[in-house]
Amino acid sequence: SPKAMERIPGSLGWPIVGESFSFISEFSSPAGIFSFMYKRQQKYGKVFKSYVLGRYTIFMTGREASKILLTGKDGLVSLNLFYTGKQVLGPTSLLQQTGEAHKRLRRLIADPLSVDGLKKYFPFINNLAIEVLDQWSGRKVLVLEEASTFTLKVIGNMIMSLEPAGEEQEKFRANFKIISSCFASLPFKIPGTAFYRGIKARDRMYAMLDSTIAHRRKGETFKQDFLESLLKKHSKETSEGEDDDKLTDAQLKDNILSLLVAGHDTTTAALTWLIKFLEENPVALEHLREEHLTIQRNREKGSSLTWSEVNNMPYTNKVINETLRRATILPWFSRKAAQDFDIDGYKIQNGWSVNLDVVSIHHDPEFFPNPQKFDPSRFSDPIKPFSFLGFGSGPRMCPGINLAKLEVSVFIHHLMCRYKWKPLEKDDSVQPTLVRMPKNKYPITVERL
Ligand code: HEM
Repeated sequence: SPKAMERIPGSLGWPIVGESFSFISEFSSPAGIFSFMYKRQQKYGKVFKSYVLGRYTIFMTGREASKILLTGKDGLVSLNLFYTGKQVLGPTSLLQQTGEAHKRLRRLIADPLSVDGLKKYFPFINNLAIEVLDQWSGRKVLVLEEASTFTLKVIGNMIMSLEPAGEEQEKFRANFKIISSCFASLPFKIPGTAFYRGIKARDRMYAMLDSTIAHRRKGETFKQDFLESLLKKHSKETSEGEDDDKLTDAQLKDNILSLLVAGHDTTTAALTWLIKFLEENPVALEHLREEHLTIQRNREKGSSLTWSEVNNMPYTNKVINETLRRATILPWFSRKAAQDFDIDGYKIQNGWSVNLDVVSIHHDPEFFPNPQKFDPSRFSDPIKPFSFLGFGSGPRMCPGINLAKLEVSVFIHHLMCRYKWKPLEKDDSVQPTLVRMPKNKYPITVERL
């Protein structure tokens, strides 16, 4: 309650809406929530309170806060999803688990998402990137839409061997789009609302998964995908039984959906921002192109990108990191205090909503001099722990990091070797969604090199 937060500096804004309007409008401005945070940090310091999006909340920033919140020792904090997210993703989602249950789920998904585990998807990703880019020549392209199609096809194939085209893919895509857009909706589960449509689309997606699981169990189809590896090693058909270390079908579905949701928009946004930043920074673009043309030149004529080449792209890696720093796709990490604790001299109470302001951490001139500049070479030197959080840190660090980097690196390789592009408009606004994306979807015209 506001009373309990009396000793924390900051303003709770207007009755009912609090500071939500300025938060939302600054969120979609080119500077993003940085300006919202910066003004208040100047006035109140690194820890301040606010009332935004229906929540009394504490914002905090800095490496110290990041270490405390993200290491989350002894169950200090848990993830703090919005009501809509909790309802759609289901109670057994990795995103809603804490402590041992969370650790167990992380262990189960670690293997198939490791660099070695991903090797078998490389040919699919490589062919798909070539196929998507084949359509770009001489066209007007909305990069965000193309990136979204590419990343959804990759994750659909990786999780359940979905073919890149056809009726199943269309159903999957349609349902997924409805699910994604319901997270930021109002929490009214009545027919006609985005939230209601999201729940229905989630049910259809689960029915698709049920039918795939049933086919696999009957031995009618055999695939080597993420679903198969969980079914074979870690699943049980009923919720009863002795082996509590195995996942029920409900747990399996909740977690497959969680991976889809957590992995799709983020990778789409990363790819789109990266292409945009490159065009705006010709020095970085030339350096990156040189890395990829050299890889191509050193390869036998007529052969395609190889697995070992994709794992040896040092400058590309720096470009990805710098993109994630400058764009800060997830601008704040939301947590709920699970115990009382102290931060920066303030007492945080069990149950409070606490948000780590990552944008300010990523633009701290002490660790990133001239922070507005897009400069991948800053990642040539070791980065101080907890100052770069593109994929988070600690026990909740992104488990999809290898997949995301693989998708982006393969796509960028083919883009660099074949095309140049020009933006069709100059607009730096950002969509008012949880994952930061260019509002105009970044329209470009493309030409062959
Ligand atoms: C460039 C693309 C990506 C970015 C920038 C990104 C970023 C992040 C960040 C910052 C977190 C931590 C959030 C926090 O601590 O609150 C996170 C968590 C997570 N990410 Fe990613 N991610 C990306 C791609 C993926 C992919 C491809 C997958 C799935 C295959 C994925 C699945 C997840 C999951 C399940 C979590 C929650 C982990 C947990 O709570 O234990 N992400 N991601």
